[in-house]
Amino acid sequence: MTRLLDAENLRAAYRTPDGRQVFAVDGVSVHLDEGEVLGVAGESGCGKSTLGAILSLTTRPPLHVESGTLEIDGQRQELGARSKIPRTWRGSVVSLLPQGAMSSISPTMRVRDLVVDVVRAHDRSVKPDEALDRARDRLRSLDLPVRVLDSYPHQLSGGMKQRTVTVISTLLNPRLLIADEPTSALDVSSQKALIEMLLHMLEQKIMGGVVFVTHDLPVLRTVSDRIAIMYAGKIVEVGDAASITDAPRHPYSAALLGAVLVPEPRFRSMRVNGIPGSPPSLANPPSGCRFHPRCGVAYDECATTEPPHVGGDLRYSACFWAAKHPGEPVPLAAVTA
Ligand SMILES: Nc1ncnc2c1ncn2[C@@H]1O[C@H](COP(=O)(O)OP(=O)(O)OP(=O)(O)O)[C@@H](O)[C@H]1O
Repeated sequence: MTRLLDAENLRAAYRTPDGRQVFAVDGVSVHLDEGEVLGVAGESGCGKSTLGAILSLTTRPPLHVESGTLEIDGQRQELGARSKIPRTWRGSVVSLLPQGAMSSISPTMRVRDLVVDVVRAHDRSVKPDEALDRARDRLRSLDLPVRVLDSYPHQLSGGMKQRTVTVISTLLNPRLLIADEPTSALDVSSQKALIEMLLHMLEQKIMGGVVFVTHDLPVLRTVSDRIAIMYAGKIVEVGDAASITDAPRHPYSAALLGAVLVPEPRFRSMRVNGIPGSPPSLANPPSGCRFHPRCGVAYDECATTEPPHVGGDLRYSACFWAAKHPGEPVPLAAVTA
């Protein structure tokens, strides 16, 4: 497998009007191989969209990236206040497929105007007709109707709007696509159509890899090769989709999956009605492991010490319990605290 993305130690904070810093992504590393979809899951407010903004180089105040590195195809960029990211990276190396297609297309522009704007924003030498030819070819290759180019956004269905935004976000063949809740506003058949289209685009090598952010675990299980589970600004577990959903090695992953998914064989005998307690405020997160106040198998050290990463870059659990129980999935006691 060829490595596409190594993002290391990402840290970003929202600066609040009263001068505080809320670290919504705190020491997060993300790795992706060529051709992979990495799903990012977690409860609302855990920092998923913030991570997507950092990876797609679309952060803006009050969010500030404090530190981290982004390496794509071996090209490395330091992130932070003094970083100088080449303009060509946005859109052509990394691209964002934003949340809610409705809001990302201006109602007064036709789709064709947007296509021309997006392509020429990255390369002024491309003539409008060339940009439109490129869009027509892409639409045809994905079996989408070319007439969408002449439409206004309100004339398209929600599903077609989101597929169109996806085509526009990837016209420059980005190496990495960050898809932030792309299916959340869609009905089930439009979700399926969008996911099939994304996977087809990946096969066609229109993009090199996808980071797919959503709170929707059933969708994530369908689309992802690997899944990262986020909690309170940190990734607590990463692994291939089947091992995360069938044999989680972090108590939070198990609780989240048990609460949301149709129970897997291990969980079939029980139904977890939500996770006890509520996520912490990121303005003042708990010490040690941030999940320890809600965890059913926490040790004393979990309250005081940052948990170790047990495993390698592509499959690990940040957990003292996992360190003491090599290879074991977490017990049901962990999710019934
Ligand atoms: N403008 C802001 N000022 C201060 N804190 C913020 C701001 N925007 C977001 N946050 C904080 O950052 C945290 C992460 O937000 P983010 O939107 O990345 O979470 P998320 O997991 O994507 O949630 P959701 O699924 O609801 O979109 C939130 O807990 C919130 O407290």
